[in-house]
Amino acid sequence: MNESGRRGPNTGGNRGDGHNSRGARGESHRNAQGRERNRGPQRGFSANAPSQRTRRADPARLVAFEVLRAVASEDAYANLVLPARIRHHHLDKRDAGFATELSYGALRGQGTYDAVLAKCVDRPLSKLDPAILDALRLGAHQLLAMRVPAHAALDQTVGLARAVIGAGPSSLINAVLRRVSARSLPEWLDYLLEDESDETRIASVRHAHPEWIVRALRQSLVAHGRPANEITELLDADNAAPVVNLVALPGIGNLDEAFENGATAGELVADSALSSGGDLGRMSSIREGTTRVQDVGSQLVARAVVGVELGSAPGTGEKWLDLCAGPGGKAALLAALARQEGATLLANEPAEHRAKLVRQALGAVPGDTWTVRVGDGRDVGKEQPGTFDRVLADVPCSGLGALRRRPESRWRRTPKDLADLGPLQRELLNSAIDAAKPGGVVAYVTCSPHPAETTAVVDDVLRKRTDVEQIDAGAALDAVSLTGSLGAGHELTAQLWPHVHSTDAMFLALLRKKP
Ligand SMILES: C[S@@+](CC[C@H](N)C(=O)[O-])C[C@H]1O[C@@H](n2cnc3c(N)ncnc32)[C@H](O)[C@@H]1O
Repeated sequence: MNESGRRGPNTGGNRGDGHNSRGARGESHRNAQGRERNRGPQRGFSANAPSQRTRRADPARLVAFEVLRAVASEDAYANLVLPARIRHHHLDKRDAGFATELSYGALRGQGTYDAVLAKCVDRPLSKLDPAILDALRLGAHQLLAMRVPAHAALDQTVGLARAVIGAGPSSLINAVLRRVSARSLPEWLDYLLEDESDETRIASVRHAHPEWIVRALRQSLVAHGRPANEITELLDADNAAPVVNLVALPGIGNLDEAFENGATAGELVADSALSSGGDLGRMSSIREGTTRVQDVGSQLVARAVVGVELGSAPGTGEKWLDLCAGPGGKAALLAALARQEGATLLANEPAEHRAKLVRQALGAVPGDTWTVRVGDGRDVGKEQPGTFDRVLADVPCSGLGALRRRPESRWRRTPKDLADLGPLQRELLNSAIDAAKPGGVVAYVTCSPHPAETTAVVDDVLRKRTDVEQIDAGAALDAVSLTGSLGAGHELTAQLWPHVHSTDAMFLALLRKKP
């Protein structure tokens, strides 16, 4: 019998009897979305003591745990570790979906879950073994945000802890997660915030973002002409799993295979599609690189640089430069467009391992169209002044506009990152302008909306130079979009938003070098 006096769903079943999430015949208990089927009352628990319950780790939960451990102890990126762990443990599609939802959700929601856990643990969370804390976060996400029955979340998390951390902590984990399960997430939030009046703190706990990022994003909305009260929608958009966007390289690939596999046509930009999910590697067009995964915001800004009218005579063989090219997403699209336009592309990247990724990304485009330079972008302006018709400076930035894609990054970033990157961003923009031909166009791009890395950089550089003028980036984006009215422009710059455009929050400024 469980705590509520009903027969616990695990008695006599596979849960809690030492087996993992697969049944006796090895069948998964997850549905097609990778969610665990509800096999009993939501708040029922196993009657067994922790020591008598599941001893083996469910492979999907083990993968999620390994991802959280690698992120916390090795500074790893979840989006790189997760696929490797899924392959290592041979997870099927359903278990892979469950492991993805569990690891990404626990990482994104960490701030909220830690606030809940702090009320359920009798010591500061910083005093817990980090592995125990990660197991608790996984348990909290299952209990509060996934449709996993409470008994399964509890048994399986305790089983995971027994298998990978040791028998000792299982009682603690069991007791803490029982306390967590006493309230739903809305009830926890009401309880945690009942005496709180500070709006930033409330948004931080409710939407699982550090307070400084809530403030930074609110400031960013206002700086780009949007109302501050959109912050809630923006934070929510950061917490939603983004749809995977595809691009067929113009003149090289097509989307036929993607559509055959359930993708739907993109509505904002040509040659794009929204993937239906699943293993994209099964498509030959993806394996060959003629169709690529790329955020629609990135597609739009790359096309906007190409769309600017320069008045060059047709067939004059324009020279294009991608100053910060790694890992090569925009370079691949630019190179395909360059080939169509009779132009050539120099893709620059200082990090050798990232330059290799650029070469791979460019692999589907004939090699007479592009060259990769491995070096500091700050030197290109000095070494090749006045050379390029179109220059993209997609500079290193805080990534505050792509938080939805990198579940751990919001907890890793600090305000210092903004300050540290500022000088490099200014030097790269100056180098880009130096490298541009008179009459040429320079695009300054970030995947951050923060004014310190967007408008402040452009304004500072423009203030000190007399050889460039700003042109209307919002109009340039509209001109290459399928809708013709993205509404991204504000005072000559343009800012895309996850909650408005379903893209990363890409910033674009366009500068024309005076003839
Ligand atoms: C935002 S990413 C570029 C993304 C790329 N354009 C794409 O679409 O895939 C910034 C890149 O700038 C590179 N970078 C860092 N320092 C640089 C420098 N001094 N000069 C040029 N690139 C630099 C980083 O290694 C990183 O690959």
